[in-house]
Amino acid sequence: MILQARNLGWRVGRTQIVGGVDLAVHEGETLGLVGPNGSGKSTLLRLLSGILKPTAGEVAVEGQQLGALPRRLAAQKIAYLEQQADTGEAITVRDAVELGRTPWLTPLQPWSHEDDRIVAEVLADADLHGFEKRYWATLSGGEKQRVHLARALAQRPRILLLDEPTNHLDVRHQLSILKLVAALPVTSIVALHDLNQALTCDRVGVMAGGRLVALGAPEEVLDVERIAEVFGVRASIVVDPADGARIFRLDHIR
Ligand SMILES: Nc1ncnc2c1ncn2[C@@H]1O[C@H](COP(=O)(O)OP(=O)(O)OP(=O)(O)O)[C@@H](O)[C@H]1O
Repeated sequence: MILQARNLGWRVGRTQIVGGVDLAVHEGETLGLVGPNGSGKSTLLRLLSGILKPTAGEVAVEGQQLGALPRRLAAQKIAYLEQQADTGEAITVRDAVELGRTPWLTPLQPWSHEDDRIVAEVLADADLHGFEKRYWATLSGGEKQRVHLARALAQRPRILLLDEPTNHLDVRHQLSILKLVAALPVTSIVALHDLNQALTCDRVGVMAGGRLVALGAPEEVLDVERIAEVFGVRASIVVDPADGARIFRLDHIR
């Protein structure tokens, strides 16, 4: 297991925000995390990233306790893309993406051609060609989102934690980014609101009330009864006759 959470929890005062999460993530898989607003997806990702210290349980990365890893080493292993990350700094797109290389640089191993190559590659992956010299503050929401993704990819992590990476993106970029993440030789956990996007993941975890209430193959976990129970909506499954793909149609429960 590349990432493992045992009885993971986080509380503020007496309020339990996330509790009792047991999760074993397989190397190379793309795990989708779905759940209603406030169900604890972001908090769980923050706990798995090490940004938030658990108040119960533990996280292990490649068998090592995350809390005991030096920050630099943790940042070489895990990249975390926050939901509404922003920066007030007057930096360019290229500066922002280059920051992703920070965990790998030392006085003995300064910036090299290899770092230039990686930055060029991730700028292309995130479809940011021609944006390198633009200032962050001048970008649209979707362009900023793609810069954040490029920065996370430049980190060349073993594990990529993405909090709603598609929420500002147009349809083409939503599709290309999810496809890119699935094709990368990296383990990814992706919080998503679109249940049809979740269907394309290797496995899906469902959060409700701070608990991981289901985990497994998308078609097993996202069944009509669970969607009604967790999201309070009626789902019907439509099959595309062209290729047999399943698509959710969602409506209010009357
Ligand atoms: N520092 C905090 N103090 C108090 N409550 C908090 C704190 N951080 C998070 N919460 C609460 O914990 C719950 C879970 O929040 P979280 O952001 O993890 O949910 P989420 O599933 O990511 O939601 P969304 O889909 O809206 O992004 C929410 O009700 C939120 O208000």
